[in-house]
Amino acid sequence: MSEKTFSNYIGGEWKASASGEVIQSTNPANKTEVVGSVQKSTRDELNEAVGQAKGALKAWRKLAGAERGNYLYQAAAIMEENLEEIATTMTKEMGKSLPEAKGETMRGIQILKYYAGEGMRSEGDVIPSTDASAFMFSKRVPVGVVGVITPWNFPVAIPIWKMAPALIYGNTVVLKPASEGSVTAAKVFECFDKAGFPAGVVNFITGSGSVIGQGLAEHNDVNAVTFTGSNNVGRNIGNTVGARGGKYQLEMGGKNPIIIAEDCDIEAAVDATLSGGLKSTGQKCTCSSRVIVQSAIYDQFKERLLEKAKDITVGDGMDGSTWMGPCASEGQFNTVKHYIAKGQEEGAALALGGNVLTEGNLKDGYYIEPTIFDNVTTDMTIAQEEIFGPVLALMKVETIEDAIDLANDVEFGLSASIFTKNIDHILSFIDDIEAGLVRINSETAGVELQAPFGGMKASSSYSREQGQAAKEFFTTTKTVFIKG
Ligand SMILES: NC(=O)C1=CN([C@@H]2O[C@H](COP(=O)(O)OP(=O)(O)OC[C@H]3O[C@@H](n4cnc5c(N)ncnc54)[C@H](O)[C@@H]3O)[C@@H](O)[C@H]2O)C=CC1
Ligand SMILES: O=C(O)CCC(=O)C(=O)O
Repeated sequence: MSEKTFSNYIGGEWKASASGEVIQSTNPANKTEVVGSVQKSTRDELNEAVGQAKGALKAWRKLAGAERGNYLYQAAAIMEENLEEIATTMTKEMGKSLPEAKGETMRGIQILKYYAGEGMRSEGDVIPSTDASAFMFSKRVPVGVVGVITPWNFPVAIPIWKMAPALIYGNTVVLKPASEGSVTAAKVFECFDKAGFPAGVVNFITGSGSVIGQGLAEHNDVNAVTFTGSNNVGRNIGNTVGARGGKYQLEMGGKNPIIIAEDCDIEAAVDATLSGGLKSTGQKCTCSSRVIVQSAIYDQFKERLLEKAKDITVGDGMDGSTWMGPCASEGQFNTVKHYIAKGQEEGAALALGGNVLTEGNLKDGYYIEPTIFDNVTTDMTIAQEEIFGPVLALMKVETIEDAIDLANDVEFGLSASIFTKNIDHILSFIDDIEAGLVRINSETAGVELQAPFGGMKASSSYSREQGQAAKEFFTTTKTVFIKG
């Protein structure tokens, strides 16, 4: 892949920043390899992007939904032609394995198609009036200009699951991706450019979070902001947008539990724990990080988990034999090391891993061994804070009631899973668990694009993304009363 500098995409044109500065994106599997560079943009350029989105709004919302849908279908088709290149860029830019990157790119394509079809579906309800001679109905209308602020861990799927519904419901968008995923996002925008959206409908601007992200949150012409990322940044965005009367949607961290009941299928539970906890190097907000096991099978489960975890191959995501890639960036690598040290300091026992990997080519990347802590208690930092790395914490309980109480004993509430065959346990878990995604005999990660996605407690701002739920955020309702 040739290393390239990508411009902003504003008003239908690729434009370099007047700052003259770029941000380099490097390969976390090989620190010296530059994957590409993006613009370090200024507030003036952000103002221009928002101005273009505002200018394009009226004509875009006045198109028939099916016409807007055609642009989304077109973007999906072009992305499909470029799937290999987008996925390769993703693996090189943020480290996830190539099969995962291909899967994510395909998911982005399917999301575009799902929302393209939405342009032909109902946009309101007929509601009977108490006046027999009147006709009353509700009609969904767009919110306006939408600011989209996204993280690096799903650099294709997250921008698309926010932009596609925004666009189909008649909004225009300004995307600010995380710098560590910006080159991949630029590749998606090359497809959007080829799809021929009218100028100003889709805009892409890169730069620092505190300038461009904060600028989107503060901008009075940005009617709504949708964000995925860390809690501190999310809360600040919510406060900023809310204070000026804008609409906001925040998807933030998780500290997701997987409960292993004594009657479960242990092999399936072990596989789900490893896949849900360590795929994507533990860098999903839906990753399992607390493994809560009933005491009767604790030792048996642990033994099997360690046995299988030892077989995990760590390496460059471009290598076909790699199961787990590097941490996505130096910052993330340091964060994970900090939490591993903290776990040891606070008395958790390291059952597996915990070290940086430096053998052979691994020394060139941000590699950490799959790490499993034993004897973790709920007061420990590693049982409370989101690590976003390949670290699992094993916790022992006597009963399922204790397990659910422990699972709920964190500030987050995104996803939670239980492995059991007992219907009573399943029913009490569904009822009592504080999580937006409730998974039975399945890993905590992995969401379906047609279903609502979001968390409880500190994990989200109570709104839901994806599926039909997206309509709530990206539209507002007019109630129309017609008297003849
Ligand atoms: N829920 C999730 O999917 C994600 C959670 N995280 C969590 O966040 C931690 C830190 O990761 P980061 O990449 O630093 O996340 P972050 O929250 O700093 O970044 C997410 C997005 O917000 C932007 N941003 C940063 N500062 C901003 C500000 N002041 N105003 C507006 N926008 C701003 C960033 O440029 C990026 O586009 C991770 O260790 C993980 O725990 C990170 C990424 C995704
Ligand atoms: O589990 C998934 O597929 C989605 C995870 C996610 O949305 C995230 O990490 O931000």
